[in-house]
Amino acid sequence: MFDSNEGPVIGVIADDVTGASDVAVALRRRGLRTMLFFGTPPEGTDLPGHDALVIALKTRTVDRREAVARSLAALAWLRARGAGQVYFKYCSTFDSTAEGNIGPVLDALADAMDVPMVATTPSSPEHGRTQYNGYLFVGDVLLSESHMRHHPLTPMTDSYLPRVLGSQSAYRAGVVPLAEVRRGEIGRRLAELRGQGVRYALVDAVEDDDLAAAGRALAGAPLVAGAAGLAGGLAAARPSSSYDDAPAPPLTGSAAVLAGSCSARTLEQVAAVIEAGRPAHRLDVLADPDEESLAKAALDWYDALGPGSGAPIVYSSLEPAALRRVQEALGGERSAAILESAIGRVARGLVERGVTRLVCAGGETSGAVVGALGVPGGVIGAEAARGVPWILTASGLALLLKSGNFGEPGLLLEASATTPMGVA
Ligand SMILES: Nc1ncnc2c1ncn2[C@@H]1O[C@H](COP(=O)(O)OP(=O)(O)O)[C@@H](O)[C@H]1O
Ligand SMILES: O=C(O)[C@@H](O)C(=O)COP(=O)(O)O
Repeated sequence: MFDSNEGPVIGVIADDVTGASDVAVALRRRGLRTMLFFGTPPEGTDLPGHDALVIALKTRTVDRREAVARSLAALAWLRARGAGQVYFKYCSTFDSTAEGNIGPVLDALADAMDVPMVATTPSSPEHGRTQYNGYLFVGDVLLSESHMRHHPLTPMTDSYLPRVLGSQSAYRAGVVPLAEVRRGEIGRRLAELRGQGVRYALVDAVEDDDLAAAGRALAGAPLVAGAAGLAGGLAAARPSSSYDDAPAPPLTGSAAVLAGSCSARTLEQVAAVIEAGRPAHRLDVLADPDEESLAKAALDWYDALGPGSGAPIVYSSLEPAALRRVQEALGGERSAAILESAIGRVARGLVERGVTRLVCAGGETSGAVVGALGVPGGVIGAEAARGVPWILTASGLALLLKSGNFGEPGLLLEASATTPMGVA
């Protein structure tokens, strides 16, 4: 059982569903009773005892006005339910389109809450993301030199975060340098930046201890933003509590893998599934740029599989050169929209055919899947990989919504095996 956990209820607005899973499990790991919803829940939704409410949106790549409107609706719902601290969760690789949406959403949330200064950092050392002097590193390299420069929807080509955020926002962004974080001077620096007319303070953090220091300094802040790392720092600053082992996914019923991420890690994970001899079907949007017929062909292929063939994979993941060819022929947004819609239809068809365990790779892809399935949310289960918990829905589905970049190369294979990882 959970012990009581003192502190304001944390209301999280996440800009995609894999990010929401990641932040939800970061809070749960530190003992917060955490509820996860896909989309802003309707009025009258039952809320048992909780310390954190996480709303997963799909606003990372939509039109900026749409992202703002949906985020403000989530904010209103959370505040009406007593959220004393609001956390805007964006990606640890600061995934943004040219116009946002991190800046526009933060501007709108801070304006609506009348907050003059917001501290934020994408740093999440547990995922290999660190911020130093305002620059974001992915592992050993700058963001702009990482695989993120090839992302299909949010290619990241600038690693200096005050410039990236400043270009998306009506307000200025500054840095809290690592030395000041480590000297316990975050509060002083925030006041100084505020005096200089800066609204967003990007806090350097290279280790979990830096995020813990930031969490302590920001415990009373009404609005904070970042990736799972800083959310974990905020949770760690609360009185400690404990909880039961997270529930594991049921092993009965059949499993399937759906992959739409084109990240380097997902490509390895997809290859591992195919090399293991699992049935594999690629959604080839260049050959058939129509969501309905792509989905129908995939489901016909599934229906023809013999019994005992192992959990199949349906994927569209491509390496950068092949992806570029698709995008040049069809356009980046159009090809992504067709594939997201197709994979959502495939997910629905698979569930209609009795699949109860779905392993999805990619944030936008997972958003399309939960949207097509119409699942309202779920319980945070055991972690199959760091930041990748099973989500158990009231309708009996077990969903693994994996950020494109997360997990070991064997994750998709093992999570869809008869005895999935993350169970013990
Ligand atoms: N073959 C492809 N051609 C064009 N776009 C693709 C292809 N495969 C996947 N995509 C799109 O790329 C995007 C990948 O984003 P996402 O699912 O969020 O993955 P990640 O978690 O790696 O960011 C999705 O919108 C997906 O539909
Ligand atoms: O912060 C992160 O890296 C993840 O939580 C995240 O946001 C995942 O997004 P995708 O990589 O687009 O799945």
